[in-house]
Amino acid sequence: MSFNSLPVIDLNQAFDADTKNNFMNDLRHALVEVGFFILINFEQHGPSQHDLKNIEEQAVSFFALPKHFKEEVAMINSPHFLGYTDVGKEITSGRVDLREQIDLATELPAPSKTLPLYHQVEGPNLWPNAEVLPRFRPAITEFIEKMTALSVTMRGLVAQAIGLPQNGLDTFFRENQQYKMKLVSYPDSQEHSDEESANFRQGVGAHRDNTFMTFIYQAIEIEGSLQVENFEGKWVPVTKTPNSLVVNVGQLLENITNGICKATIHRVVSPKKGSGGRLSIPFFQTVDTNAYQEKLADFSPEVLLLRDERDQQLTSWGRNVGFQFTPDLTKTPAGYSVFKNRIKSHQDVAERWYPEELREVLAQI
Ligand SMILES: O=C(O)CCC(=O)C(=O)O
Ligand SMILES: [Fe+2]
Repeated sequence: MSFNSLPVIDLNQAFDADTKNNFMNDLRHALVEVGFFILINFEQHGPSQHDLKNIEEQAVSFFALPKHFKEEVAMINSPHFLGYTDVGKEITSGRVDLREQIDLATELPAPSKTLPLYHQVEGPNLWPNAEVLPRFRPAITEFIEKMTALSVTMRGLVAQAIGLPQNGLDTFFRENQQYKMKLVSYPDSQEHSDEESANFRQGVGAHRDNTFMTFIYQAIEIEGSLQVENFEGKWVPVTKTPNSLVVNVGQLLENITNGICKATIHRVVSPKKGSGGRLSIPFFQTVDTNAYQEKLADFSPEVLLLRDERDQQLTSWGRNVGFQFTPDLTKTPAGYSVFKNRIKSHQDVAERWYPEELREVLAQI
């Protein structure tokens, strides 16, 4: 039997000696058997509810701007795949996504051109005009700082939950690496009939994230829109939980843990006609673009057994997902597959900055 709802993980429990054991068991179950969970009581270790309201306000103001202000920061102007993407420009699972978004990140200078090309997945942001949105950059900067802190706390807990020392996953991260985030607006699907909907309303198509973990703040939540595929191929809607973040395992964590943690497939179905649209703010916990894995960590036989028993139960999981470049850190550094997936998703940007690499990617998918 696969899961039919997402587990709720209460972060407070990790810091109380009476509940810590329970917390670790619940987190291990979520990482291995589901690949997704709903995180509550995170505020002392990350953004407060006030910070989240603040970021939501900035997101609403950004999307409400006249088109030309958004086009000034269009991703096509960034060799680092940062900036604004209009509805219909991104491709997932072979089809166009019905969402509008801006990709943002920890502010870093452009990497040297002498480095291997995949280093260009990091670089400076394109900031919207500060005279028009004066509080945007400070709010984003603060949000990234607080989410980074939360994600660092979580990586120590994840390590312990799967039987490693607290610092057991730290070598995959570096001090000044670039964490990523997005503001994403999913317009109401007014122009489509309900009959078309099952096939047509792709907010974002089925995919696995190319991250360590992803933390999603559903600022304007539409029930049933965010869906997770269980291991029998059934779509499970994420249920509303006040003051929560939805957290999922990405392919880098799956790879680093030799498949123990599961990078679960998910998608967003466009919000129903008349629902007013959905606003989501995912934070992507990336790893060091240079991270290699010479040798896998020594996992205990008990944890490896959990993985193997789970894998025996996978039946039609993965049927709905199109081609993605999967990381293999024993062969190529982490940034390599991230770069290729960015090219695949944002082909207009790649055409401008990396035309040769785009041809290679298109030949592989
Ligand atoms: O919009 C969301 O809540 C999730 C989006 C997502 O899965 C992604 O951008 O990777
Ligand atoms: Fe995702």
